[in-house]
Amino acid sequence: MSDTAIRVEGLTKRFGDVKVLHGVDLTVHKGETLAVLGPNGAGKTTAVEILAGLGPRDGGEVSVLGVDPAKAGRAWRARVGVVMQSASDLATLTVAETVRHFAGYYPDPRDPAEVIEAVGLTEHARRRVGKLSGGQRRRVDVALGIIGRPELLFLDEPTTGFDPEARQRFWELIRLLSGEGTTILLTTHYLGEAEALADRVAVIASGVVEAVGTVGELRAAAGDLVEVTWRDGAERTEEPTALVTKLAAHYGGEVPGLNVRRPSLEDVYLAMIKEQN
Ligand SMILES: Nc1ncnc2c1ncn2[C@@H]1O[C@H](COP(=O)(O)OP(=O)(O)OP(=O)(O)O)[C@@H](O)[C@H]1O
Repeated sequence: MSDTAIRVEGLTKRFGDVKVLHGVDLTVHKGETLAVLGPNGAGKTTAVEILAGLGPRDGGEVSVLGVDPAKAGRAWRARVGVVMQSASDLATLTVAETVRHFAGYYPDPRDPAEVIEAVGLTEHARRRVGKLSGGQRRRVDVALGIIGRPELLFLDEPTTGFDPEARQRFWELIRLLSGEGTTILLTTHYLGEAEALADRVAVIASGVVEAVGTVGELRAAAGDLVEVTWRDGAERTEEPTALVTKLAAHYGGEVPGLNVRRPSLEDVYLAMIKEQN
């Protein structure tokens, strides 16, 4: 069996005269969590919709779990979970009714009560979805995305509107699903989320994949200069230990106000996007 969950080659998409995807190439391995980053309007949602079989493409080759999503049928859909940006609209049903209703669509669903617990909605299970807060409704979306026990899960900005505790809880859930072998592709604007969850990160800008790799690889590609600051100066260097040793000798011991910082994914990402503009 192939160890590739998603293979995309030369994917293009336009809306009217506007070309949104210019030839996206991407491979997602089975069992990995890939985070897709990119500025507003970069084409992330458009790409995810195409991969999830929710929208047509104009060109390129796309294979998702060995199937072209544009031609996929019910059996394929049952293997794929999708959480897009639009919140659930079954507003008149309760949380428990909604999750049970969706469970009925799948051949081997998870237990609805367990899923409701996993997204932290047990105490709201009997409330109508329409009466929930934005972040709580988003958790219903996540519940519906995982109820069918998907092999592959697409999450488009899943934690937008989550409070910090809900986000931490969601991360635990994603780690759990990943531990069970689920392949996960998520888009996010929270770089900490990508750092916390993703095996690899892909950056989409201007309709192409600008960079893809582990956080360490992206950092190395950006030069991996460590920022050393101290009371009397600041320097970026590839050899922070040598610099700190020199400073310690200079000050005869403790270096006043010493701070040594490796670039975060956010630093690397912002530098990459700046180069683009
Ligand atoms: N149905 C549509 N009709 C016309 N243009 C569209 C449509 N859907 C998306 N677009 C345009 O395609 C471009 C890419 O949008 P997309 O939603 O894929 O970006 P994104 O990277 O997900 O952005 P964000 O981070 O803001 O969610 C945008 O310029 C958007 O205006």
